[in-house]
Amino acid sequence: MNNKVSFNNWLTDLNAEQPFVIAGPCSAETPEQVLEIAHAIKGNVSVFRAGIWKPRTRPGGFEGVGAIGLKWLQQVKKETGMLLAIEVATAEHVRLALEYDIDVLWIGARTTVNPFAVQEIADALQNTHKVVLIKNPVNPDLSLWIGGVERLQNAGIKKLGLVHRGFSTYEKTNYRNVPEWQIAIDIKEKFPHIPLICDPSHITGNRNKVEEVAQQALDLHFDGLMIETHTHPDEAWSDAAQQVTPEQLLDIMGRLQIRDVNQTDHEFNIKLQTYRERIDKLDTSMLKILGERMLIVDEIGHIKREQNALVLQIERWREVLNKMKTEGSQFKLGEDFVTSLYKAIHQESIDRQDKIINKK
Ligand SMILES: C=C(O[C@@H]1C=C(C(=O)O)C=C[C@H]1O)C(=O)O
Repeated sequence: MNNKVSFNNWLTDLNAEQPFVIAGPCSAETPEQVLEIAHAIKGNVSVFRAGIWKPRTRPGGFEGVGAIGLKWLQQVKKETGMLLAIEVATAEHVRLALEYDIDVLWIGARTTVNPFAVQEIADALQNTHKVVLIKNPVNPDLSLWIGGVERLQNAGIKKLGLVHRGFSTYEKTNYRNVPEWQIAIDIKEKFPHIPLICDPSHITGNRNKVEEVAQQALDLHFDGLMIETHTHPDEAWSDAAQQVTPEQLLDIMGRLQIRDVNQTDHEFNIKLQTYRERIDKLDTSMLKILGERMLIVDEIGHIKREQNALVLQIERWREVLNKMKTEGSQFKLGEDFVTSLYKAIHQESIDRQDKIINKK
């Protein structure tokens, strides 16, 4: 770790070490467990997290220890001086969190999807001086995430943060929740002064991949990380596969690189500019070619209209995609990338042809 970047907003006042890390178990399980983990990470981590109430996909699983865990967390603060972070999902959770002087309250992904629930929490938090973090909604919906922030802002909450924990998909992927980094970049652009924290534990669902995703987040100028940590991860009562041990956490933190935001090296800047000029030229050519392709698509649209032929030609579409995936590999372009690029192109083609065919 090197190169300090300046912290955003309330993070400046925390005087935290870099990278700013919130760590602790997925769930508080017993008083001994939280204290053991807290003592193992204190001094390296600014904020201790532990789930008290756990929203689970299906009933019957461990749903958190409940309010009793808040007493254990108070003990953690007393013994280690660490700030405390928990998830809140209802007004009652908020009331208890404030009563027990929890410092950081986060709204989980399953709550952010529901504007009623976010509003209820925002109302319960009115004008609080506590830090409130809002995780992205489970589905990749930027507006829902923005809406959540706005509800909290309207409730007079000043110390806001965003947590990117990835998005669920129906398709099986290498991630538990796909990062869709572009959405995180979009929200960062929308709220440049609100600290953005990455949760690589929920993105990966796999402790062996946490470091890679954490580094990727820092390379995208995230302000901090939330990493689930447990002294006996395999025995954890929830999310066992994604929790790291305190030793692993420290190793990861020691290896993470914080890179410079602004480079002042003259030679670097000249080189960068030269490369970017080349990219600009290629971007222009790419758009020109795409525009030409769309004009041909339009021509096909006109002859389909005359013949009353279907817009979607599934065989042809399959053929195009497969051919491009193969050709893409010759240019070292990954299948996933070529597929999403061609899906976007095909979508535009069929939209245009549909307009042409249905024009009155
Ligand atoms: C252009 C056509 O219409 C649609 C668009 C395609 C494309 O963009 O390549 C392919 C198949 C069709 O679903 C076509 O039929 O060839």
